[in-house]
Parts: sequence; structure tokens; C-alpha cells
Amino acid sequence: MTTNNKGREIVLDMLLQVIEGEEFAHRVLRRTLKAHQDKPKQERAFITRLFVGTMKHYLTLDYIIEQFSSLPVKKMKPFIRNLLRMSVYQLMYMDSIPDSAVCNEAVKLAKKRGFGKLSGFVNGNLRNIARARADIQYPDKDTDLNRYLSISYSVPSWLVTMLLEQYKPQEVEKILEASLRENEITIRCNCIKTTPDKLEELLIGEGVTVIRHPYLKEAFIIKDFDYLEGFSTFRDGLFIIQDVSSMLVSVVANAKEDDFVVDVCAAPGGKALHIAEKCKKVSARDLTEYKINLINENIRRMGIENIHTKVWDANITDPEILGKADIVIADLPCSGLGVLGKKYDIKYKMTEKQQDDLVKLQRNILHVVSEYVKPGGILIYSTCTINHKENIGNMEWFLDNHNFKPDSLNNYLPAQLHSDTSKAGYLQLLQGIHPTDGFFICRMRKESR
Ligand SMILES: C[S@@+](CC[C@H](N)C(=O)[O-])C[C@H]1O[C@@H](n2cnc3c(N)ncnc32)[C@H](O)[C@@H]1O
Repeated sequence: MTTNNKGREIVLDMLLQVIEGEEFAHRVLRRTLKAHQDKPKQERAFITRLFVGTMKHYLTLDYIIEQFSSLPVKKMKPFIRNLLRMSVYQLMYMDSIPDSAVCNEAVKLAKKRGFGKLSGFVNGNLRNIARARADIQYPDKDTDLNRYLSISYSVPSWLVTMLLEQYKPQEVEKILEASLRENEITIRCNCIKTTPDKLEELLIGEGVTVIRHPYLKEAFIIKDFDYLEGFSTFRDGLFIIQDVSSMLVSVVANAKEDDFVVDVCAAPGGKALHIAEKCKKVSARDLTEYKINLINENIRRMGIENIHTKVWDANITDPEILGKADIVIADLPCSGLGVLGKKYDIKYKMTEKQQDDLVKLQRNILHVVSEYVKPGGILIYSTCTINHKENIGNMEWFLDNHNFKPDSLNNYLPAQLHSDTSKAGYLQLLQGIHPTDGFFICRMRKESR
């Protein structure tokens, strides 16, 4: 365990940056792993597991701590509360670490960072939790469903209420449970450069476990690897990381060779690159130079040349493309409740007000970009959220106020996804219920006159 002592300190600093600061968890994790590329695979895996696990579970961990501590977690010093969270995570979820090691390392860290006077408090609480963890009483599902879901799945109570208003209790529990599972990585084969069969063979040769996705032949779930950028298949642009839900946007867009496609919020370019395999001309836009560079990097790596990128605010009309697009992709900024497992700080940071502001932004962008669609052309609206207001709510608002009609998805979607709603032009995928992220897609056709 001594090798992981430094790892614990690294994780504690990451937690402080994200929970107590303004940083995004996935960015902090990526930056930290990059900075410690030279560390053995095992240590990097320890850092990832402890950081992601503590982040995903920290309301549950706070509940446990407060069963034992006389001081509420909110009143503790930030360093101490995050040290306790991280240590309780190890006690509750990491069976291979002896309790004594967890307590001793926490005490050492408290002393090292100038909290020697509180090391007794840390030690006492951790040892009590280790001793009595089997007797902890959790909220009862039958008498207080909201609190049960909130504490069991580490989700703020207001968000549980919102989900229970929109979905059945069993669905909400499956969604929240899926968000705590280890994240799966899905990739899409770059069919310009190789075939799915060949890519599968090459990845297996690189020691990766490869599982074919049931929805699309170009999609694979990959496991048992450390550093993706180390693979020649990645460096050579034979695949891109992309969830199947996101791939389905390009599938239902169904671009033809001569179509002109505009993706108005395109970075890092997953959907635009996918569509560009099918048609000659794609315009990929995003708000900043930084974001456009992300698309350009992927364009270079994947060797896909028929995409033109442009910094453009989707809220503002671009007169150059008015009425010119066969297909407009509006994959808009959203509350991200479909990717709670991957962006595990969203559930703590999102507010109802932010969601309402997003609905306004989405409506404004949809209104502006609908004018780029040719008569008879297609507008695809998608989000990686499961919030009805941002999804079906916006679709209905849009159709009520614009010259568009819903267009069935059933000619394009895999048969497993056909339903009454897909026939009516939209699909709501739910994590934990579908083998994908939570995601919304709708297809709408502009009327000819
Ligand atoms: C859901 S992501 C897009 C993902 C992308 N379609 C893909 O498949 O890789 C939303 C994007 O919208 C961009 N964005 C946010 N506000 C925008 C605006 N006003 N104009 C253009 N892009 C915007 C963000 O920078 C972000 O890259």
C-alpha cells in the first residue's frame, strides 16, 4: 500500500479542486493521468478508481460519516471532509485494502498537510465506521422513496424529485444504478480507413477485449486497456471514442452523397465525422477556436477531409447558409443527465435554474438554425439528457411554432429500437434500460412551402 500513499494525496487534491472548487471532474482526471503517465498501470488505476468512486458516491459517504461524527460534514474543514469521504469510500467499496491501512494512511495525510490536531478526529471516525459499517441503517424504500434513492445512489433530492415526476420509480432506480456502474468505453470504427472486422482483429492483437455492440456493426465496447493514445489503431485514426447513442444521430440523419450537412454545435466532432463518411460536404461549427481545434485534431487523425470547420455562435444567423442545408444537426448543449456515469459531477452541480436556462438556449438555437434547412430538408435535434423539458418538450414547442413535421425514425433505426415514439419521429434512450447513454434524438422535416 505504500505505493498508493502518494496516490491518495493526489486524489485528495483532485477532490478539493472539483468538489470545493470550480473544476470539472473529467478534465481533472484526464489532466492528472496525463501528468502521471510514467506511473505504473496499477497506480494509475488506483487513482482513477478512488477519485471516480468517491465522486460518484459522495452523498452516500456523507450520510455514512454523519451516522458517526458529532460534527456535520458541511461544518468540517474542506480538507478533512474530503479526506474522510475518500477514506470511507475505501472502507465501504474497496475490499482489497485492509481497514488499518485506510485509517493509518488518512492519519498520515492529515499530519503531513498540517491538520495534525484533527488526526484523532479522523482516526476515531474511520475506526468507528470500519467497526460498525454492517449495522448502518439506510433510508427505507417503502416509507421514503425519495430519500432512499437520494442516499443509495448519491443524487441530490431535488433531482430525484424531478426524475420521479418524469419516469416510473423502477425506471429511475435503473437509471441511477447505471450511473454508478463502471463506465464502458464504446468506439466507432472509421469506415473510411478500415472495416469493423479488421479493426476488431487489430484491437485484439493489441491486447484489448472487444465486444460488438448489439445496435450497430461499426460500434464496439472495449475493455482491459490502460492508455488508449498508446495504441497504433488509435493514433492511425482507425476509431474514435463515441457512444452508440451519439452514433445513432448520424444513422437517423441518413445523409446521401450529395447532401450538404451543417452541424451547428459540432465539437469534438463525433457526429460530423460520422456523417462525413456518407456525404461530400459537411460544415462543422462551434463556439470557440479551442473547440474548433478539437474538431480539427480529430479530422486530421481520422483522415476525413470533406469537413469544413468554422467558429460560429449558433445563436446568430449565418446569412451564408440560409436555406442551403439538406440536413442540419443540432446536437445542443444540455443538462447532461444521460451521462451521469461519465460526467459524475453534473448531478451535484446542476440546478433547476440552469436547466430552465438551457431550455431557453436550446429553443433559441433551434429557431435560428431551422432557417438553414432547405424546404423538404431535415433538422435533427439531439441532447445527451433525459429531462423531458429539454427533449420532447422542446420538440413539441418547435413543431408548434415552425413549419416542420416530425419524420419517422423507423427507416433508419435498428429494429430493436422501433416503437410508437420512433414512428412519431423521436427516440428517448435511458441509461440502465438501453445499452447506451441516456440520449434524445428527433427528426423533423421542413415543409416544402
Ligand atoms: C453536446 S456538445 C456537441 C457534441 C458534438 N456534436 C459531437 O458529436 O462531438 C455541444 C457543443 O455545443 C457547443 N456550444 C455551446 N454553445 C454554443 C453556441 N452558442 N454556438 C455554437 N456551439 C455552441 C459546445 O462548445 C459543445 O461543443
